[in-house]
Amino acid sequence: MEKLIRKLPKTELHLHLDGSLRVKTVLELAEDREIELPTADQKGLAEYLQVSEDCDSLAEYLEKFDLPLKVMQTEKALTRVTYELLEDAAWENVKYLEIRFAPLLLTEELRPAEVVEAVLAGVEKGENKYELQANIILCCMRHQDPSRSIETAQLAVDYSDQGVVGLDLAGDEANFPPEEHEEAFKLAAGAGLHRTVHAGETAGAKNVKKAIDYLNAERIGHGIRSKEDKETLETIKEAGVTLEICPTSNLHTNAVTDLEQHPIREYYEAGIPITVNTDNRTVSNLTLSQEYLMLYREFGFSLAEIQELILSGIKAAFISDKEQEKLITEFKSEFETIAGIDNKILE
Ligand SMILES: O=c1[nH]cnc2c1ncn2[C@@H]1O[C@H](CO)[C@@H](O)[C@H]1O
Ligand SMILES: [Zn+2]
Repeated sequence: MEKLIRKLPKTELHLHLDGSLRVKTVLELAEDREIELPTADQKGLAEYLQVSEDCDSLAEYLEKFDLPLKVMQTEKALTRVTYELLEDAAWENVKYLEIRFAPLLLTEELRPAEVVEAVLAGVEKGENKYELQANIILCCMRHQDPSRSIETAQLAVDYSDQGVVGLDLAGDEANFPPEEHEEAFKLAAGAGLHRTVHAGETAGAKNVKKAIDYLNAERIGHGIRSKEDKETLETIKEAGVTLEICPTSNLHTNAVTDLEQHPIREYYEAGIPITVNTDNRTVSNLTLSQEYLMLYREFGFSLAEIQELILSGIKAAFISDKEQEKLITEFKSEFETIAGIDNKILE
């Protein structure tokens, strides 16, 4: 089953660049720029970059981004880590990918526009080498002043014809509410950019409703606590919002105490559109295939249901209807071929 899942064409919509660097690359980039590492041993560094088992909050989990952000501050580094992420995604047949990061956290040496251009160069390089398409989402950070979010939104608008497709709000949800960033999201929407917002991850359902009502979110990052409020669930359904679910990440940020508590199956049964994502591949030491395998093993998602979840990712992708239709046709035909070949593995 593991092999089969890896072969399936996939989409990933919720993936942070700075949480998904290869350990070896972090080592090399730190060496290049003489950045001090907690350990020079690759195994030790892998452990350092991963979330620890006793991590008990999102705020603590977010400390894992300090070192990757330090080593990513040059054009060369940004292009490299982006390219490598496309390569890692292509290895497990991810065919459509949306990569997110906060450009304003990467300006120790570069101007924000240079940051975006360096990432876009990595995307282009990866797309030329592998058969996959990637788009970019820029993250506003909730702990920063709302004016910084407006700056991020303007940057996204400036690059909207070059592969930046959306705006996100990320960071410590429990301590910073979404509505303060309303203006940035208005700016994005006005210019035709898509919107997704981290909400209902480590704070309550009301944040999901606020993200939809104030920030005009089309997708919600996580949103797992939506079920705490009936009105929020109704708003999600009415607005046709998709939840970007990242089950392992939720376990790691302590948003759920154990997997049995995770509402993914409940939302799926209730007909709420959901997609499956890793969130942060390095921090969670995870691939998308492993995440689907976990859903198969622990939540009883069948192969047919996994395929349906994958197609939900296309339907919620920040691309045109025409591009979505094209991908759906391609995926369906690939599903058939793969299922044909591997019929014996299917239980
Ligand atoms: O699960 C998450 N919830 C909220 N914020 C996150 C999560 N994962 C990463 N980031 C934040 O998003 C920034 C841009 O990529 C990262 O630097 C991290 O601070
Ligand atoms: Zn996230």
